[in-house]
Amino acid sequence: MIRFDHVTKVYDAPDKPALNGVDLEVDRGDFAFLVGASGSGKSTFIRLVLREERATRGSVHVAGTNVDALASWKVPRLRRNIGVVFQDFRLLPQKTVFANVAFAMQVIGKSRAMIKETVPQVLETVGLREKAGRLPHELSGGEQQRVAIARAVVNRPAILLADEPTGNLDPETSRGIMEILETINQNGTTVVMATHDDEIVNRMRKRVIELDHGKVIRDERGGEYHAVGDRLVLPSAGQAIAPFDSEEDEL
Ligand SMILES: Nc1ncnc2c1ncn2[C@@H]1O[C@H](COP(=O)(O)OP(=O)(O)OP(=O)(O)O)[C@@H](O)[C@H]1O
Repeated sequence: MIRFDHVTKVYDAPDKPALNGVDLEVDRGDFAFLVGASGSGKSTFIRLVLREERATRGSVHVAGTNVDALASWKVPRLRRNIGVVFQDFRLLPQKTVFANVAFAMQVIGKSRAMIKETVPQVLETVGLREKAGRLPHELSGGEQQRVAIARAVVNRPAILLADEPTGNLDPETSRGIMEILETINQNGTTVVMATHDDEIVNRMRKRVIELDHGKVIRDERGGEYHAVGDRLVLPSAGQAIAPFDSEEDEL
């Protein structure tokens, strides 16, 4: 479903590629965690799958298509097959829960009848059917993330990419999000989730792909992840959270 052949991605420092000779295959129906320290290349992997960036060397295949060679006008079609969820939810603040999810169907030209039928179903899947009329600011963080997941899967993509989806959520809320992602996976969607959250990785026991300075240093089924003490977590909001045992670390 996703294949990286010797993929290297250089942004602007040729001596420090964001990804460095990555060979990787994620099969249809897989659930894979992408783990590693901040800056190890997780988001770059996701951006290459989405063709937000292009590989400097090597090739990225998604659902049998070489995305690096894809004409620009075909990129939207590629992205229709890929749902994406981010740490910061990215909902449209003036639109209701229903409208946020419906929007993803409107932009690809689905009929009003289809939208009316499908949106309540997908909101049911994420446990938010009763809150369809709320605005994002009237929801908790976990509920907002569930709306984002509903929006990401409403068009039944083959792949769901999640970049730190639990990064802004407490452990219990995160567990609820993981249950939803697991259900989506069990229904046939390939899920790739970038995360720093070792508690989640260790509880789920899925495939674990660990990146270090752009290289795959581990790829294990039913794997674990142990964040090392000096790892710094950099949320998208920009502030750094030092691990408890390394208060003296600096950014
Ligand atoms: N647009 C960019 N321009 C230049 N360098 C970049 C860009 N995006 C990422 N990088 C660099 O590429 C490397 C990998 O970054 P990436 O965002 O993929 O890591 P990450 O594992 O997702 O990190 P985090 O967990 O902090 O999100 C880092 O050294 C980063 O500074």
